[in-house]
Amino acid sequence: ALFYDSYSGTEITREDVKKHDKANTTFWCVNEIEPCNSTEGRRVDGSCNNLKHPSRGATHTPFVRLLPAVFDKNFEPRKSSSGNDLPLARYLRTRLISVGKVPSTIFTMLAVHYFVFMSADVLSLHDTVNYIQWKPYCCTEKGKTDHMCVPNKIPEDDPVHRFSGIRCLNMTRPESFQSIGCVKNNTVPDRIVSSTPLLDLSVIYGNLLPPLLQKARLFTGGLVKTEIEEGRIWPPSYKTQANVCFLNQRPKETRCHQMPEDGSNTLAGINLVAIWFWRYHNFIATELAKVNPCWEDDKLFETARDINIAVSLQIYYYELLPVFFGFDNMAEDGVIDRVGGFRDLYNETILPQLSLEYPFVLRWVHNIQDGTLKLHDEEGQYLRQFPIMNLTMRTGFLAVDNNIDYLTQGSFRQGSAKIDYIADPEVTERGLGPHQKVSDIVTNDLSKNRYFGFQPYVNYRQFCFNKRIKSFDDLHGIIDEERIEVLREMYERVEDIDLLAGIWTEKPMRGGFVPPTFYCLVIDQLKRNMYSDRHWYERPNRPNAFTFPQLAQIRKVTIARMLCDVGDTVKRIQPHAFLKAGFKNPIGDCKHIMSMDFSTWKDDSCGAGGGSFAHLFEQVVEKR
Ligand code: HEM
Repeated sequence: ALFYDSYSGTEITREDVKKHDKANTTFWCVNEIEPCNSTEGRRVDGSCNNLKHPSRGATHTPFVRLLPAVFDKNFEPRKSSSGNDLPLARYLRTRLISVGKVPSTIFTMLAVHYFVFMSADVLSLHDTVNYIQWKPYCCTEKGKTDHMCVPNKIPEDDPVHRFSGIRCLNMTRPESFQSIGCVKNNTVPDRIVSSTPLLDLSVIYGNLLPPLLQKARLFTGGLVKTEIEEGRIWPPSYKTQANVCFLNQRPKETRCHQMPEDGSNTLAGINLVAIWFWRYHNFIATELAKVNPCWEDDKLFETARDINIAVSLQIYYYELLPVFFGFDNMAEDGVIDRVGGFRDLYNETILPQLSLEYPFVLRWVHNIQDGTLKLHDEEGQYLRQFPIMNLTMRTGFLAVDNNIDYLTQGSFRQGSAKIDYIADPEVTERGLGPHQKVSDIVTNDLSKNRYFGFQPYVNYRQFCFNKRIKSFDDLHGIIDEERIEVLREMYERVEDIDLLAGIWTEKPMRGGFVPPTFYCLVIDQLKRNMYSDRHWYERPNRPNAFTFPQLAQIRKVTIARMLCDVGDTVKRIQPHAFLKAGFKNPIGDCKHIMSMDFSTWKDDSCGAGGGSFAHLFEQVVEKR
């Protein structure tokens, strides 16, 4: 293997690695990579995606910034243009985002679950675990001397905590190459995360090869390991008490997924979608084995993984995002293709990286997260509801009392929270549920805005729309009058407005439902993915590329089809399941929803005959 410096991407010697070993920084600061082979498919660790820069695309590699960072002295958050401190994050949150429960009549909770699942693909938990588990003391005396501690003050007249007396919300700085010790501390902090920056179903397959081999692969029929309990198919579970499912209510709730990454044991939404994609892998491998009885385990596994990743991207780009962004907007901006043929936009000079702004602005979706999950039965009858925050790190809940059936049914029947200027009280007051006494995720979002050193909102407006905003009056048409009033009251000058505060208050874009600056910064990354990912599924000339008829099959898959294939008790569903059912989107039998035809993967060298492994998965599905 060759060694690369994870920050610079340059090759380093064994001697350099030994220095990192001594400083205990090898895990974060060094990428160990087998030499690249240009005909090889996508590696699970993201390496060799760019053949000239083999470590780019791997874990622990740097983000790009769309605009350079701005900080005050010592990389503390910037001040206002007059030199005063910016308003407190919690104060801004309470003034700009109201609290309440208003359901959407358009989008379902399934859409929100899919959003968070796709976010988890490229992020990692350590910035949150940092303050929940390792540094829960930032609001105490001890926190005052810990450089990583940056708790959020709660003002005396806070609408909620004037009554509780709580004056502080625990929080830590984002980890960076500097804080971890890969780069000198006197340089601009560069964020470090442990996911690959590529959209490659990391929640399912992980970010490194050894956990995939040990925890996921069955080494038979291209399948991933599963367990059957009460007729349901689950990812494998920890046999001893795992340290992730803290909130399992024992002794009744015991299940905790043993998958290559722990992301699947975290938020309820991520967990549900992860279970579906885990099963979907086996669904695909089984169908492939039926048409290609001569294929070996490796070939079945890699092809099923490639199809599974392609399906996840097809649903993200062509189904989820268009309902929020507008299909025409995305097509005009070249993010999706109206015709649906091959697309080859690969450019090896654009490295597989995430913009720092992309996952940051995705936090805007917190504002449409409903605080409760509604449970429905197969006939669509509402049964009960449950606070979603109480399900974080509680995989065991899904496996008892038919909860996974009812949550699945609820996901495409319950509306998300409405896109407005109102966030759910569960999100703003107890976002971490029992894991932390008080937490306001939306305040943290604004506070993190400053610790990432993002330039002011008006500079991003200029970046996106090439128009300079010079005064609060220039915000007319972009933000409603009443919100301009509040911004004027909160910020001394228009150029002080934080990026996220601007996004929170913008009016929705034409032809879509989201703030225009949110759209712009997400779109930038969606394009970057297509330009920089050599294994992008729409490319005709990547290693093991889909043929035209195969790509056409991938394009048929929808989230509704996937739930019909692997969702518990789903026999009827609306075709556009990210949207609420109604007159134009009626709930109907699964048999009316298009499915993939796997015969396009038929390998003529196999001859005819039934698959040798197909029965492994099918027997169980039939039982359900
Ligand atoms: C039950 C619902 C949810 C909970 C409890 C939750 C909780 C959290 C927490 C605690 C953080 C870290 C805040 C910090 O930086 O201190 C976070 C970050 C984030 N959340 Fe959520 N979230 C939820 C739903 C969602 C949804 C639906 C999305 C959809 C896009 C989402 C996307 C993100 C993103 C992109 C980040 C930034 C993570 C990073 O940069 O490391 N979350 N969330």
